[in-house]
Amino acid sequence: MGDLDHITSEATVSPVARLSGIRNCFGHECVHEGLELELPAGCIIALVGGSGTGKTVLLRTLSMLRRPDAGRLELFGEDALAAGEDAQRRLRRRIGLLFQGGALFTALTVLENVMLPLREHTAVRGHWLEELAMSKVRLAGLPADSASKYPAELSGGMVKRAALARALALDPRLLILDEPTSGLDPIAAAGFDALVRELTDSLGLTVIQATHDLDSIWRGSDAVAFLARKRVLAFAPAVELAQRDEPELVAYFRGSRSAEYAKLELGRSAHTSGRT
Ligand SMILES: Nc1ncnc2c1ncn2[C@@H]1O[C@H](COP(=O)(O)OP(=O)(O)OP(=O)(O)O)[C@@H](O)[C@H]1O
Repeated sequence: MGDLDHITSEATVSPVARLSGIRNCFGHECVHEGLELELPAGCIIALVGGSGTGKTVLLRTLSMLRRPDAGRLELFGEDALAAGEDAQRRLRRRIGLLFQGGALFTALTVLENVMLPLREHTAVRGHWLEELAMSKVRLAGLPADSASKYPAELSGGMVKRAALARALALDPRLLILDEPTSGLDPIAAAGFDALVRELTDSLGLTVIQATHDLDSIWRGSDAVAFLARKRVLAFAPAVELAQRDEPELVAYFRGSRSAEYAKLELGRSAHTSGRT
């Protein structure tokens, strides 16, 4: 897991995304109001908050699937909301998406699913198309023979990896994941977290993932963006948020199950700082 120095020093250089003054409303109900968030390059950010606090809506805003009612979205240094159609398409290509429900096409094999965005957004064709898609299947840690299988023939963990392979098809710089480990058993979930970490480090990705998974929050992320009161109430590593006094953070990080993680991780960081 990275430390905050790493995060803040990267953040001051070049955030991959910056949301400022974001408002998202449905009718008279606003989910976000004056929301601010920066995604430091090379980090895995856990997007956390109670049910209905607007994690999915925020990820949709970040991926330009939803235009906010107010505010500014900067992606890779560009004003994404003011950009023309071509520029927006170019920005979208740099974002890999894995939304809840995976949305793999069930009538297509894994390889065909991964080839789809390549066919749609690149000029690669024929045998190179297959080769390129196959490299993404391997990158997602799937065995070669899974490429010819249909989603229904795969385990839950493999379906997530197949969806990840498709999200990686266009070599994104930013990976947006909505509850990627939900429905997985703890071992498959830990394997998925480890894969995301490996890809982040080796490909220089930046990742934001909405999650309720305590392992992902505590062990699989560099920092947590905590949603409450219609905004990002706090942004820091989980171990720091667990020591803060805002009632929402206390409830979330010192609640019964999370308290176990807090005890372990606080003990671990005290041990580490005692050694240095
Ligand atoms: N298309 C929509 N029309 C109306 N309301 C919506 C729409 N999309 C989201 N909302 C509302 O916005 C709020 C936030 O929804 P969102 O799905 O982002 O929450 P979440 O934090 O991801 O929740 P969960 O953890 O349960 O997945 C909810 O009250 C939801 O009903």
